[in-house]
Amino acid sequence: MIHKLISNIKKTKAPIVVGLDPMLSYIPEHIKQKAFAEFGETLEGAAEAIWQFNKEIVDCTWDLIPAVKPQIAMYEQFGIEGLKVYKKTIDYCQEKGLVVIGDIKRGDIGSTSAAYATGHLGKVQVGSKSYAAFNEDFATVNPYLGSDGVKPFIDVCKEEKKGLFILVKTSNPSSGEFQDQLVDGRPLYELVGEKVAEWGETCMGDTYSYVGAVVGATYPEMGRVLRRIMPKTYILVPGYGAQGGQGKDLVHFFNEDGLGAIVNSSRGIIAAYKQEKYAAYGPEHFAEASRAAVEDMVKDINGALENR
Ligand SMILES: O=C(O)c1cc(=O)[nH]c(=O)n1[C@@H]1O[C@H](COP(=O)(O)O)[C@@H](O)[C@H]1O
Repeated sequence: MIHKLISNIKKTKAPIVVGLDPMLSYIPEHIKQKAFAEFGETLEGAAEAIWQFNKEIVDCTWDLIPAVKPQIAMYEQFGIEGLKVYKKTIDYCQEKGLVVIGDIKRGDIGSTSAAYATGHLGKVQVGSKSYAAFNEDFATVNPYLGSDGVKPFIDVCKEEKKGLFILVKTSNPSSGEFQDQLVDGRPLYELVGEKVAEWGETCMGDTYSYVGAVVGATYPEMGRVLRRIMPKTYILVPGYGAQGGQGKDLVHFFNEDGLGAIVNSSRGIIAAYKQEKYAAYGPEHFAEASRAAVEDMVKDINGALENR
């Protein structure tokens, strides 16, 4: 899958991911009203609204982008109906040729991690049959339970040729509370970065490993250090746009080959029509506003890379 991700990035010349993190409050009234008229103000109604919203955004942006990242929490809050739309979104995006990064942030003791890995990236055995239940291409993993929580994911990736993005330094304001703690004089996130590079050595694609890392756009100086510590690791960089990250902060996340990083924006793209800059599109044309926001994001990042 790292091959497909890199080939999609080269084809679109867009090192970005659209985060499909739909909150009901981002969904225009006309979509919600239609879904509620059919299913009532129910979990099914909410799920239908999310599906229609996602579909229109994907239909309007798929040709410009290499990948999407649905965040499972946004679907899970609506229970089973939400999870059905999570799966429907994965399938639809894959049909369009997009790489799907399931933002599931899992990590548990070994046996439990193995079940998560099977459900999301692998195949579950039922008698004589086996099923790829969610079938994302990549998944995000929290490594802070240690190697035995990560290894089952790596094993499944090796079998299925899928990939991971492992949290190293997260974008949120309090990420330093634990991640920046010094251990023998070095911040913990650096030690985790070294471990990710080591795990990655066992799962190499051509030039990059299919074990990637997550490093927040909001910490560009740490990104520069981590790029050096993990030279063959693809870095997923969330925190662009709504959390304050900009193209000029991100150049050091990339290698000299112009590859090595993929930048996520969720609210900044899917709720673009709510921003003053794209307000002229109006709620009826929300997906076109998302397309314009994708184009602007790509220009911002590629412009910064050209001028470095
Ligand atoms: O793993 C992630 O994707 C992630 C890691 C991190 O450090 N920070 C972070 O914001 N994310 C996710 O990236 C997305 C950011 O959303 P926006 O702030 O709306 O662009 C959300 O789905 C977060 O869960």
